[in-house]
Amino acid sequence: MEELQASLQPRGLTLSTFHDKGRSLLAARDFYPGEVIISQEPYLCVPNNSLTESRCDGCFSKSNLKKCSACHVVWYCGSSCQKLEWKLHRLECQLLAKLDKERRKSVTPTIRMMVKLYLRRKLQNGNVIPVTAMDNYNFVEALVSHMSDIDEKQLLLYAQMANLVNLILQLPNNDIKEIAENFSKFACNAHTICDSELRPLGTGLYPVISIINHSCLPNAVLIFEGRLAVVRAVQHIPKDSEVSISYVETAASTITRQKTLKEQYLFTCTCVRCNKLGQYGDIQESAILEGCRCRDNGCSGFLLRESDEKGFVCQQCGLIRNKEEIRKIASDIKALSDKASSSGNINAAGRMERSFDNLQIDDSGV
Ligand SMILES: C[S@@+](CC[C@H](N)C(=O)[O-])C[C@H]1O[C@@H](n2cnc3c(N)ncnc32)[C@H](O)[C@@H]1O
Repeated sequence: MEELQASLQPRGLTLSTFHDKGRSLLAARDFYPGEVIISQEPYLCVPNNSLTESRCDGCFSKSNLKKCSACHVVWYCGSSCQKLEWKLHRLECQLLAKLDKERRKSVTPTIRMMVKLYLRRKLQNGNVIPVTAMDNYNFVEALVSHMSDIDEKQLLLYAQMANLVNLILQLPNNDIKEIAENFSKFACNAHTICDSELRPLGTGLYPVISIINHSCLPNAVLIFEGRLAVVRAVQHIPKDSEVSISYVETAASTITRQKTLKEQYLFTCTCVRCNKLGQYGDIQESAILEGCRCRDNGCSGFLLRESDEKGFVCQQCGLIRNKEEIRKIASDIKALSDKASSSGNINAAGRMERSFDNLQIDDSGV
């Protein structure tokens, strides 16, 4: 980690550890809105290919694709992307080519990520791919896995996936437990690589970017320029303060954000927004973001999802509506709004507005 500290210093950054969050990235100087704080190429990445959609392994483009003629799994848009990936794919290709057709179908993007992780480690150990302060397997080893917090069902799934990876890699000393733990690391550290319109293209592991902790009121944002992950300040970050990004959709209610963070990242957020849970301002904000209007007997309150998800409760009169009821109203509204958007008739639009009103509920967030 000393090597990483040394390479972060000229960028105006430093590492620290907090008892409640683990490793954290701190600003060692002031950063200003729009400024790049840190950027990193992926340690590894794969496109989110499926049976119905394929992308180039190098640039994630969907055009001019040709399948690798040896392994029949990986696609490239041209020779420059193929060359870029060749050192790693040469090894991967030999392994994938040995699989029968049925087995190849089970090589999902997540399985490929893990296979590539071990192959990259092998190539870095053999100095075929250079090891640098920002690009080395030690950072993967240092990632949090939360192995002791995940449930049995998830552990079993990771063990099954680890078995498949082991079968593909054919390495005699590979440890199923270690591979399963690495799947758990992927779950709370890997990033979805998106295009400029936030459409998901692939998944990447950026072990230095992964040091950045979450806040529901973040001072920085993670964006992608191709495969390059770039963290930019969205507000003034004074020297010595922690750099934070949001792991989840910030335009969601506190209950929804906390649920997602707990399920995927296994922690309870205690940021300034989450600390206001249940307070008047938090209820108002959640109502705007996800609430449905109650309007029962003229009530002007908002229905919000209960934390146990049994139903929706009006924050003013206490009325409970079950999920199915809300879902039905939401689908009626969607049908009406689809009809409205295809109608150019002002009278019909007026009738539709009254129908919306009769449904007495706002469908946002259902
Ligand atoms: C991508 S890692 C961030 C770096 C991590 N702190 C470390 O030591 O490697 C995500 C994990 O960090 C911790 N974490 C991130 N943000 C947190 C927060 N706001 N509060 C508590 N724990 C947090 C959780 O354990 C989470 O699963």
